[in-house]
Parts: sequence; structure tokens; C-alpha cells
Amino acid sequence: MVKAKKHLGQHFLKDENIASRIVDSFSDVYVKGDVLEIGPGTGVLTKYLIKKYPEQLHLVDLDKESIDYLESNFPDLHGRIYFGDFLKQGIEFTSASDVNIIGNFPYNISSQIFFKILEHKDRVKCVVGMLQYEVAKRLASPPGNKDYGILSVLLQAYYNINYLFSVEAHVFDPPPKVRSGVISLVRNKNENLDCDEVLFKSVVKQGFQNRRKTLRNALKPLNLPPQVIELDILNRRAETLSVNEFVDLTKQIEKWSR
Ligand SMILES: C[S@@+](CC[C@H](N)C(=O)[O-])C[C@H]1O[C@@H](n2cnc3c(N)ncnc32)[C@H](O)[C@@H]1O
Repeated sequence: MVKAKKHLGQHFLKDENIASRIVDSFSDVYVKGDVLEIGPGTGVLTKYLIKKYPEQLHLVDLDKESIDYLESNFPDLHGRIYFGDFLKQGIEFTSASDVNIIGNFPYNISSQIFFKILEHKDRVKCVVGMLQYEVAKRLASPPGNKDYGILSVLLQAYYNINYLFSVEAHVFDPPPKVRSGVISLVRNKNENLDCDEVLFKSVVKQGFQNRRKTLRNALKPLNLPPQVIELDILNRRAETLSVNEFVDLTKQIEKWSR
């Protein structure tokens, strides 16, 4: 058996019902293409995934001991089990144009995993992942809620996100200190946003930098044009703006910066 390593965020899921429920949730949103499991560990999800996606499944884990274990337990996946770092290599393990991601993610890096997924938003069509409860809630949160933040806006610009169900700590070995939540993301129809995406990102990031401030104050470091500073929307706080309102604000900044 593989020894759980804290620095790799290893908490192995023991509950088979939850494992199969996560894989069923993935099948509900999967349409076509390759399946990449991030952090398979000892393969509790893998054994359900391999039945449904025998030809499409690829695994990546940063733990050599897990990789050796998976190699001997899933010989049919030979050549598709990678010893690698998703944060560095992203989805390079497959060249498919449609890639679908599943995983019980290491909690210490789950936000970074989603920033990495955003870099591949053109190819990543759906994601089902288990992560720390608070982070899962945050990603799926609607505007006007204290959980709504930078990653909620950036991801919701491209994905429809649903919070699916919660998972208690005692179903893991060793149990983590926190509860977990499972979410699904399905790529929406926005190929690109209707605005400068780099500017959009900095407006969102700067807007949430100090979430208690109005946008007029929070966005000062961006040196907004005077016509934009006048806008009523800047009386509001970032956490109240929908994705579309962030897009509109970005368009206004572009228009008056020309
Ligand atoms: C929470 S455990 C989940 C293990 C297994 N899927 C389960 O549900 O029992 C997270 C897994 O992610 C792996 N991992 C940690 N950092 C990683 C990274 N940067 N890239 C790929 N895998 C990573 C760990 O080695 C571990 O196997």
C-alpha cells in the first residue's frame, strides 16, 4: 500500500460509494475526448473511470510510489500513467483537442490547479473535482456573496459551475482537518470574452485586492481614464458585480483609454 505523504496533500478516499458517485457526476457532464485524472493516488476513482473510459483515460501523479502502485494495478493503462506535476505540465500528457479533468485534488494546491485549468480553457471542456469545502463553495458562488472572489469570476467567465455535494473528513485516510466539496465545471459558449481578456483579468484581480473598498478606490492603481471614474458602477464593491458587469466595465476602460 502507498504511504500517505503530507507534503503532497495525500488523503486517500476510503468510501467506495462516494468514489463511484464522483465518477457518475463526471459522466453526467462528459461529452467526448480524453479524460485526465489529476492525483489518482491509489486509484480509488481510477477503478471506476477505467470501466467507463478505457481508451480515453490518462493519469498524472507527483508521487513516484503511487505511480509504481498504479502501474502494477492498472496494466491496461500502460503508457498513459505519468509521473509529473500538473502545475508545471498542465494537460501536456494528451494532445486531444477535448480534455476532461477529474480528481480528488490535493487541497494545498487546489486554487493553483484551477488557475492552470484556465490556461487551457480552450481545450478543457469539463472538470469534476473534490476540494476543500470552502474553496469549492467559493468557485461556485454567485455574486453578492462573501465567498465570491477572483477565481469565481475568472472561472465563471468560461465555465458553468455547480456545487454538487459535501464530503466529511472521516471518509479519508488520513482524515484531513477540513470538510470537502465536489463541484463540476462545464465549458460555456464563450470562446473568448467580448473584451480585452488581459485587462479583464487585472480589473478583476485589482477589484478584489481590497474587497471592502468601492471599485473607484480599489481600481486606483490602474489609473482609470476620467470618463470611467465617473461611472456609477464604481460606487459598488467588486463582490457585487456579475461576470457580464466586469466585462462591460472592462469595455468602458478600453473605450476611454484609446
Ligand atoms: C487528496 S489525494 C487523492 C488521491 C486519490 N485520488 C484518492 O481520492 O484517494 C491527492 C493526490 O494528488 C497528488 N498530487 C499532489 N500534487 C500533485 C501535482 N502537482 N500534480 C499531480 N498530482 C499531484 C498526490 O500525490 C495525491 O495522490
